[in-house]
Amino acid sequence: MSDLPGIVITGASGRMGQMLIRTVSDSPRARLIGAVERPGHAWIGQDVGAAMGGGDLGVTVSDDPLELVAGAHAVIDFTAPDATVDMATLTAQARVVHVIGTTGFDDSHLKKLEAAARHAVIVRAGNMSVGVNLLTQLTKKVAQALDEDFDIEIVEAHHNQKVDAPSGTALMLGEAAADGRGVLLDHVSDRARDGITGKRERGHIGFSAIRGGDIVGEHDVIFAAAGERIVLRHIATDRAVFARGALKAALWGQGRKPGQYDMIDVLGLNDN
Ligand SMILES: NC(=O)c1ccc[n+]([C@@H]2O[C@H](COP(=O)([O-])OP(=O)(O)OC[C@H]3O[C@@H](n4cnc5c(N)ncnc54)[C@H](O)[C@@H]3O)[C@@H](O)[C@H]2O)c1
Ligand SMILES: O=C(O)C1=N[C@H](C(=O)O)CCC1
Repeated sequence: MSDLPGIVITGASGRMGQMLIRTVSDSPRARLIGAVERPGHAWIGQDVGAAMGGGDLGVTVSDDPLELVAGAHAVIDFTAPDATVDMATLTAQARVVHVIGTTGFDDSHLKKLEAAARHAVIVRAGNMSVGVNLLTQLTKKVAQALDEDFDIEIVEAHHNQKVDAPSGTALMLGEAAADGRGVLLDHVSDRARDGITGKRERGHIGFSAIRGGDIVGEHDVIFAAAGERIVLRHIATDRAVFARGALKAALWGQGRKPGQYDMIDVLGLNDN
């Protein structure tokens, strides 16, 4: 039996789940020990590699995470908010690192994750790519440097299967911009515009979402003033960037104190 950290992937058949199965099973630094899907899913009972259309990986897809989690070093979870909160109860009981890429949480979900993080290491980020996490730091710096003569607008584009808006990444970028300005995002966020909206409010941060085709994930942070405009942009063309970040987080989390961490911690990008 190898000493490499054992990783369970939940949401195994999903767009990110399949990318994570490939990333972990190809990695020389970790081993895939479990694959979880929701009860009733067609993949339950099949080898996950075969279900993905390739060779067997020696891991059977299960709808019963309890035993798998107990034997794991980390769970990587890109599923849905309710499923992630349920999983957090198990990872907290088992004291297992829980890497959360899921987006679309409401306040009650976030409170439950906070409670779970008293016992488990949780690494959660709306975007696990190096590029976006660097972009959040740049966004904060630019927002710090400019005054409210510059209107901040965040535009995001994703594939037509995405169920939440604004994207987790857009919210991270919004938080970074608000932080740079020394305000709370909740106090200045404009999430929707339709009809006679009135003029744009000075100091607000606006969000717009595009959904279409197979767009992996694109984000612009626009600082628009009279006569000039700065645009900070990230374009993801391959979900592998998210999966590589998630595996890095799972390995980084080993042996850490329980608590909530993000990819800024994992990547060492903290500037204060
Ligand atoms: N943080 C990041 O870097 C990042 C990157 C990409 C996607 N995401 C987020 O990850 C999530 C998943 O995205 P996706 O495109 O892979 O979606 P998807 O719909 O393709 O996959 C989600 C999978 O979760 C499974 N699932 C649902 N409930 C479950 C349960 N109780 N137990 C086990 N599995 C369950 C579904 O059956 C599905 O296979 C979304 O919230 C998305 O926004 C985050
Ligand atoms: O495909 C998705 O869904 C993505 N979700 C994350 C988000 O909400 O920002 C990251 C990009 C892809």
